[in-house]
Parts: sequence; structure tokens; C-alpha cells
Amino acid sequence: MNTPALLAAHGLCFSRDDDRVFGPLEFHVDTGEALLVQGDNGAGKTTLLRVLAGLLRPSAGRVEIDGRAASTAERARFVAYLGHLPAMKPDLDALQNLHFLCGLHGRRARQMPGNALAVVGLAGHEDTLVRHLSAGQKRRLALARMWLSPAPLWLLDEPYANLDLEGINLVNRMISAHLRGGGAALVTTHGAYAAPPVRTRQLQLALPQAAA
Ligand SMILES: Nc1ncnc2c1ncn2[C@@H]1O[C@H](COP(=O)(O)OP(=O)(O)OP(=O)(O)O)[C@@H](O)[C@H]1O
Repeated sequence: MNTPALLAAHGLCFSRDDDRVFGPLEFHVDTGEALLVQGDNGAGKTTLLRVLAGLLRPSAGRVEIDGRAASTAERARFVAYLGHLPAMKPDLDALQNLHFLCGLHGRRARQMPGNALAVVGLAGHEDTLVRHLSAGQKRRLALARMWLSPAPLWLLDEPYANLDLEGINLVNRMISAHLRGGGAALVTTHGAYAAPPVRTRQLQLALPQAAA
């Protein structure tokens, strides 16, 4: 018998006020794989990730985890979401933010907030307030949160944004390590300017007028 995909979408659609944003989509991603979600500005990449994270309800279709429909609560435990905004408390320092988030969502075995800061190149910034971090440093802190998350599926919305070359390589190393550890990742990107060197599937989203 075939093992079910870690995550699968069947006939997945999202509309706002009867205007189709995307779909129907059919795709899946297995353990050890990345799915690259590509498309122009406004094609619906962020919306798709928010639907998969359980933050938006699909208009039609279903999302399965390990071959079965999952509740919103199960979905929340299953995914870690890196959005455009850092989702950090600006008046707490970097380390306090990570401790706070680990308290809320749990953490990966054998990983500690201090180590995660070192992994993303923020050693020495433990007590820097988040509002004093640069855009790229905030992105790195958000990546440290992903690194600590126990969730098997990473949803990464433009993870390369605001990062220098070393930061882009860091994202790719982190994705590779996460996949080697039995995870999977969905990665949105406008084009192929950067992609992780792992087994990848592709999903192309088109703007509604281009799709018609
Ligand atoms: N909160 C919202 N309310 C209404 N429309 C929205 C909202 N968020 C996004 N949209 C619209 O939904 C469509 C898809 O947006 P989305 O952010 O998913 O695209 P994207 O592919 O991630 O774009 P980008 O590459 O610019 O980040 C766009 O037409 C956008 O204007």
C-alpha cells in the first residue's frame, strides 16, 4: 500500500466575494521534499499558505495530512508558518521572543533558543530589542523560530526576502536539514533566483486573467 503524502490538497480553491484567487489546485508534498510555489505578484501564493496554515477557510476542496482531513487545531500543530511580517513582540528582546514562542508552541527536541540564535547568525544579539533589529536580522530571528518549531511542515513565504547571500544560503541549509530530519516545506518565490538544493516539486499559480 502506498504511504499517504505528508500534505495533499484536492480541488483546493479560494475566492473572495466570488472572485477566484486560486484553484482548483491538486498537489502534494512528501516527507523529505520541498514544494516550490511560484507565481507573479498577486497570484495567490500567500493566500494559499494561509489556507494551508488554517488561517483562511478554503472556498472548496480539502487539505489532508497523512491521508486524512485534519482539524484546524491539528493543522496548527502540524505547520510552522513564516510570513512576510516577523510576528515578534518589538519591545521584547530576541531571546525573550523565542522563549515566549516556545512556551506557546513547544519546541523541537534538543534545540534551545540560544542555540537557534547562533544557527541563524544572531549570536550576540540575545538581548537586542526586536524593534532595534534590521529587516534582515528580524528575518533571521523569524527563521530561528522556525528552527525551534516541532512542526513537520514548514510554510515559508518568500523566505529569501531581505537576506544577503549568506542569509540565502542559511535558508537553504536550514530547509535541507529540516527535510533530512523527516520534515517537508512549501516555499513561495517569485522566480528561481534562489531555491533549496533538495528534492523539489513545483506548483505554478497564475493570475486570474492569465488563467482564464
Ligand atoms: N486581506 C485581503 N483582502 C482582500 N484582498 C486580498 C487580501 N489579501 C490579498 N488579497 C488579494 O488576493 C490576491 C492574492 O494575494 P496574495 O498576497 O496571496 O498574492 P501573492 O502571490 O502572495 O503576491 P506577492 O508575490 O505580491 O506577495 C491579490 O489580488 C490581493 O490583492
